[in-house]
Amino acid sequence: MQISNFPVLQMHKSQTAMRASQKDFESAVNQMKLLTKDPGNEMKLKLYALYKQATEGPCNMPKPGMLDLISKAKWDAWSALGSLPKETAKQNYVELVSSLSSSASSSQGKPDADSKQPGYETLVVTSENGITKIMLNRPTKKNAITTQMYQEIMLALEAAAKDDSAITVLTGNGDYYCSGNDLNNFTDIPPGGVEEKAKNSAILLRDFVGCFIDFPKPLIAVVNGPAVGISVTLLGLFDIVYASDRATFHTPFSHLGQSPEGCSSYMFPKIMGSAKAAEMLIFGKKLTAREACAQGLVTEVFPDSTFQKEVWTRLKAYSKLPPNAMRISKQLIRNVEKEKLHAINSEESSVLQGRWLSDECTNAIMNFLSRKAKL
Ligand SMILES: CCCCC/C=C/C(=O)SCCNC(=O)CCNC(=O)[C@H](O)C(C)(C)COP(=O)(O)OP(=O)(O)OC[C@H]1O[C@@H](n2cnc3c(N)ncnc32)[C@H](O)[C@@H]1OP(=O)(O)O
Repeated sequence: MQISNFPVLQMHKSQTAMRASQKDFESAVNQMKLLTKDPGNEMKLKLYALYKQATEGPCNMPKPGMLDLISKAKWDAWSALGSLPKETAKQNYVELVSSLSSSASSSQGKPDADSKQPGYETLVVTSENGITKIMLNRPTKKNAITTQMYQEIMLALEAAAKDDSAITVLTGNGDYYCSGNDLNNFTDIPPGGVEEKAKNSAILLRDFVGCFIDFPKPLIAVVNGPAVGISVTLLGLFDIVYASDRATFHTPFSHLGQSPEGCSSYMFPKIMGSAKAAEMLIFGKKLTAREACAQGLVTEVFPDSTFQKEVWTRLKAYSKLPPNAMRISKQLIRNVEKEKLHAINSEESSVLQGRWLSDECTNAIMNFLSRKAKL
């Protein structure tokens, strides 16, 4: 059996304590690609059986022949669930995947001081001097975010939320901070076609942005170079944004036939006023670092030549402040709006799901991929 058929869910315990909703179940199914370690055939069969029961009900398929070992093992596992109700199967599925996920993240959850954490292919994650640094690591692709990278960032944030560090930093390797969503993500179409792709992407987006909304510790963006798309919109959910004077901030959603995400449809007008926000989010105006700072999106701008030195000196000092006090203050500032932000995130994700199926969006992506257009 392929591991990719049994992706693992990244889900909060509070969600699984409740009855699993259709959304939780879909999240589980969508995020199962997080699985990096083979959970073993027994677990894979359990997941398979619960998935089939949850989506199709009791097994009424003809029993496969004795020699078709894999199909028979799957059939046996599904049949063994008898008349288990679909809702219960869904709940059990979500809980099972959640338990897999927490054991996966606890095995990489507590970083050794001064060490690079293993298990990430698209990121470099280190924890040192009270700072967990998550560095996007696809410099030759301007740190464009692939599906795997979204999933690894969620894992890294979940681990950072639980580790001993006082603050968490997101930054990019190379000359870019991040060029946004990897447009090649749209070329990997599942058997259910483009509708299924759009639906899965909307769930992934919602869960990804949700991790930033819920992140409990001070979260700092070290914007080392140009930032595009979702890497810009998310900045409204960070507590501090430091930028090199080489950085630019660009959200070309209309050019791409898309619409804003990362809660920017709410946070940007709140931060910079609706007129400035509209110029960025509707008309795709690219801001320099100094403009972004003047509009409140960036905390402070540093000359590129001294950027790393100045920023890390500052962050090392902040990381020595009492961690609980920082955490509590952050939560006081952010928690008031958490529910609202989750609602906005869901709405933005669902609007984008529709945009991804539009001709405007399809044409823009085809243009980029066929190299006719660049930003
Ligand atoms: C599921 C969740 C969805 C969330 C929704 C998110 C939406 C967004 O983020 S919208 C923004 C999407 N991003 C873009 O439209 C940027 C597209 N990229 C560009 O326009 C340019 O690459 C550039 C301006 C960022 C950089 O231009 P340049 O300095 O000339 O460098 P290259 O174009 O040669 O780039 C080097 C290399 O990297 C690849 N690449 C860069 N960005 C992306 C990207 N976003 N998606 C896919 N690939 C990207 C580029 O194709 C080059 O690859 P090679 O040709 O193979 O070297």
